[in-house]
Amino acid sequence: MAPEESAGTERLLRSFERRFLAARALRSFPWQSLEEKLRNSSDSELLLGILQKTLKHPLCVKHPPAVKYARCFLSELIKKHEGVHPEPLDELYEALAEVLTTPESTQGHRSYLLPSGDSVTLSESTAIVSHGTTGLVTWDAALYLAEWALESPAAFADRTVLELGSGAGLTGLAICKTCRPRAYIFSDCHSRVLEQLRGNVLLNGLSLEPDITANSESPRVTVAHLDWDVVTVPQLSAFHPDIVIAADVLYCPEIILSLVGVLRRLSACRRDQRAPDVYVAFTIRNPDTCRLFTTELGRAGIRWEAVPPHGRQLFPYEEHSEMAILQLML
Ligand SMILES: C[S@@+](CC[C@H](N)C(=O)[O-])C[C@H]1O[C@@H](n2cnc3c(N)ncnc32)[C@H](O)[C@@H]1O
Repeated sequence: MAPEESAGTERLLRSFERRFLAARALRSFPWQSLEEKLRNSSDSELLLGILQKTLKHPLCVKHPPAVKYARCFLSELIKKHEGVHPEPLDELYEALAEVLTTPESTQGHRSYLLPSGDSVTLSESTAIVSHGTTGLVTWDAALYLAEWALESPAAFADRTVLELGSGAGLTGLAICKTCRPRAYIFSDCHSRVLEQLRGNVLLNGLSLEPDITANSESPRVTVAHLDWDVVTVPQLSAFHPDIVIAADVLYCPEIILSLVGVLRRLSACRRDQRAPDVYVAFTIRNPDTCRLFTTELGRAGIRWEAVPPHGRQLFPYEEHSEMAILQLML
């Protein structure tokens, strides 16, 4: 195979791997490039390679995605193969048979590969809204914020991080695994979200405080019940946060008012005269919602500036969705 062609195949395999492990929508996969490559080859090496990078990937074998997702993916792969080659490929049908005998569940895993070679795996709900909360799945702004954090480890190294509205926990787990914080406090207000969050912390090999067997190299990790509407200044101060982060917490006017309320109280949590640094990441779905946030920040006397977009997309989120991070000066 010519070097250029081989690099193209490598890129295609990587793209399938990253998207499948993160259980991204099937329409986002590079199916057209796959079809072109299948048309130009007579053997099954490429499809077997894709099988190895997806369903037979060690991360997927250990922590599989939702059964329905795996079934739809395999059906699509079989369709693409049979659109070009008349002979069925046994390995694809064997994999499908295995998936068809697995019972369905309302939870599935998503895994993300980190540049360090490590990975983050989350157990998540299969529905984007369930039990009355949006916090049981990972939102794209969490991935965007994690990417920025991985490029800015000094902002977290040896510091205490408080995350508001942690949801499934992706951002914090990526930070704990790569940026060496001293302590990391995941927080949320919803009991199901907190239960899933604790499970995801343990799934990733981190210990929850208090655990006397905890590895002293790892950050001290806590999962806290923290409701922005009721938490007080003394309760916030007790976390001793050096840095506060949040992703995708600006999706409706009520939540914006609650968030600005907690930020206002956080500005009273000073250590050595210094309030914590704050970074809020969000997807720009509706410019009016973003305007409401900056207007409310102005009313609370909180200055802000946009963080410049970071260089490299590491995670497979929607490339066309517009995302931003604001740094707030409390
Ligand atoms: C859209 S989810 C984002 C989850 C995660 N940060 C992400 O980006 O994947 C919003 C999160 O904010 C939490 N939340 C909403 N209102 C809250 C409040 N008043 N106090 C604390 N958490 C809240 C929800 O429970 C949910 O987990």
